Amino acid sequence: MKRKLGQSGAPASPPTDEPVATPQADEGPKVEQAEQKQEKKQPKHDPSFAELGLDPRLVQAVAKQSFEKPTLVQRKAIPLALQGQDVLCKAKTGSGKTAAYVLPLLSGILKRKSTDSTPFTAALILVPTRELADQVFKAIELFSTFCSKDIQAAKLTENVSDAVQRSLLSNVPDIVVSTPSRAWHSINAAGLSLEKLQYLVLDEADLVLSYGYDEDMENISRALPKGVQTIMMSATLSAELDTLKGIFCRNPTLLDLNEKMGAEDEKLDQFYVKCSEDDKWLIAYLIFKLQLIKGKCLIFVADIDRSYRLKLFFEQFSIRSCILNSELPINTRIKMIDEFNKGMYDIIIASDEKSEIFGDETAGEEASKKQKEKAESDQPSKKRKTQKDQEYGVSRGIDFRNLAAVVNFDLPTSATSYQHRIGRTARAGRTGMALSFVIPKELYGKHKPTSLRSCENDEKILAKIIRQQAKQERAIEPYNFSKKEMEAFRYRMNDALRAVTKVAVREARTKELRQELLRSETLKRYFEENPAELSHLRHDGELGRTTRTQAHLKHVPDYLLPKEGKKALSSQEIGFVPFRNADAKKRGHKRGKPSGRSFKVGGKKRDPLKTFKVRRKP
Ligand SMILES: Nc1ncnc2c1ncn2[C@@H]1O[C@H](COP(=O)(O)OP(=O)(O)OP(=O)(O)O)[C@@H](O)[C@H]1O
Repeated sequence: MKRKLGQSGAPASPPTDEPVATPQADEGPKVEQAEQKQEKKQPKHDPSFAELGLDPRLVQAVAKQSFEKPTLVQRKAIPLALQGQDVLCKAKTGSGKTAAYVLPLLSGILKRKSTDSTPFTAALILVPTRELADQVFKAIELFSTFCSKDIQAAKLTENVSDAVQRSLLSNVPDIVVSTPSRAWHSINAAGLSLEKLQYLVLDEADLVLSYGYDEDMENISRALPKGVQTIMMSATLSAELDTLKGIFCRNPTLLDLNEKMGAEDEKLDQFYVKCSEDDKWLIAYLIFKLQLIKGKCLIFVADIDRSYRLKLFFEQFSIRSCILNSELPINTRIKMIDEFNKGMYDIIIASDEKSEIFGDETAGEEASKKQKEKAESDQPSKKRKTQKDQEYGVSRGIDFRNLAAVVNFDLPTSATSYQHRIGRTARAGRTGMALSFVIPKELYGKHKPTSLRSCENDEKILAKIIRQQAKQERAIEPYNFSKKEMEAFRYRMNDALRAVTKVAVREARTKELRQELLRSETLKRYFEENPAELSHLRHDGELGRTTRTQAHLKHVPDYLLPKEGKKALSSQEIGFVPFRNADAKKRGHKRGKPSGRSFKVGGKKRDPLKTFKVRRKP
C-alpha cells in the first residue's frame, strides 16, 4: 500500500500549479541555498518572538507561556511558513516543533480574518495518535488565548457519533486536528469540508504511513484544493517522508536541524545495563524501591501483559505506578497524561506496542518486511475480546513534563524507536536520563518466566543505537550494579515474581478495564460534589487482590542494605540528574565525573547518597 502511494507520485489533482518537487532531484543545493539566504537576512542576534513577524496577540500568548525566546526550529520555520513556503522540517525531540507550525498558522488565519471573515476550515493538522491530537489541540487553545474569539479549533478524535461530529463541525472551525483516518471519515460522514483549505500540517510525518494511514492519506490528498501550503514536522527522516513530500509539497524547503551535541550542551545522560532476564526485575525493584532515580519516570515495556506484570510486581513492594496502553479508553489515557504532567504520579509504565513498526533506517529489507507483517497482524480482529486502539502511542510527540528519566525496561526493536522514546525526557532545555536494559545473547531464554521474544536481538539493537547516537555525537554508557550487594534482595524479587502469575495478570487487565468504566463521565458530577472521594480514582492505585499479598515485601529492612548505604549498590558517582543544565554548568558538573557534593535543585538540597551511580568499563 505504501508503495502504491509512492508510485502515484502526485495526487489526482495536484495541490498546486507549480511543479511538484521530485524527491531528491534538486534537494541538496536547494537546502543549502535556503539556509544561506536565511543566514544573510538574519539579524546578528537571535530574533525574539516579536521579531518573527507574528500577530501581537500570539506574541502575548507566548509570553504568558513564559517562552523567553524562540527555539532554533521556531526561529527557522516560522518565517518560512509566514512567507507561505512549504516546509519539511527535521528537528530533535522536545525542540518546540508544535509552536513552530501552530504559531504561523494562527498568524496567517488572523491576518486573513482581519479583512475577510468568511468562515471556512483553513487548516488541517494530521497527527498519528489520538493522544497527540489532544496535545496539539490544547497547544492551539493556549496560543490563541488572546484571540479566542477569532480562532475556532476542533479535534476529531473524541468517541462521538457522526451526528454529534457533524453538529460540531457545523460551527466551521478554522483549524481541525485529527488522525488521518478520522479526518477522512469526517470528510465522508460528518461534513468536514476541505474546499477552501489553506494549510496542511503533518506532525510526526514519518509515522503517518507506518501507522497504516496510507489509504486515508491518499484519499485526503485527492480531497485537497490547489495551492495548499504544507508543513511537515518530524524528529527522524525516513523513506516515508519522501513519499509524502512527493504527494503534498510544492518544492518544499528542507530544514534539517539536527543540532549536534557537544558534551557541554548535552542535556541527556544515556546508560545501558547488560543483565540477565530476571536481573531486570531485580534492578527495577532496587531502583524504584530505594529511589535511586529521583523524579518522574516513564518506563517502556514491550506489550500490554508485560505492563500489568510490572505494575503488579511493583505493587508487591508498595511501589505505585500507573499504566498506559492501547486497551484503555482514550479519555483515560489523556486524563492520565494530564495528571502525570500535573505531578500526581511518579511512574508511568507504557506499553510501546508499535515499537516494531516505527521502522529502522539501519534495518534491511527483510527486517522492515517483518515489521510490516507485525503491523498488519496488529489490526483489530473480531475474535479479540478487547479492542486495541490502533491510534494509540506515547513514545512519539507526547510532551511529558519534567520527566527525569526514561527507562527502557524492554529495549525497543529499532534505533528510531529508541530515539523517540528517550526524547520524552530532556525536553525544552531541561536535563534527563535514559536507562536501557539489554539482554546479552548468551543469557536470552535462560529464565523462562521473564523471557521476552523481542529481547533475543537486544545486543544487535544496542549496537545500532550506539552507532545512531554517535552520529549525533552522543554517547550511551554502560552502567553496572554491584552483583554482590544485589544478591541480598534476590529472594524478595523471586517471592514477588512468583506471586505475579499469568492468571493474576489476566485478572488485573480485566479489573483495570472495569475500573475505567466506573471512572466514566456518569460519575463526574458526583466527584465534583465530593472531591474527597476522588482519591479512589487515582490511576496509580493498587489493582488489588489479583496477586498474593506479601506484607513483608512492602518495606526494605535495614539489614538488607549494604553497610555503606545505597551507594554501595553501584560504585562511582555520576551525580544527580538535575532539571536545568545551567545548574550543572555553574557547579562545573561534567558528565561521567564524580562530583562528590550535594546539589541544590529547586531550592532543596539533595542527598548525595540518593543519586544514580555508574561504573564505567575499564
Ligand atoms: N520557545 C520555547 N521556550 C521554552 N519552552 C518551549 C519553547 N517552545 C516550546 N517549548 C516547550 O517545549 C516542550 C516541547 O515542545 P514540543 O512538544 O513542541 O516539542 P517537539 O519538538 O514537538 O517534540 P517531539 O519531537 O517529541 O514531538 C513543550 O513543553 C513546550 O511547551
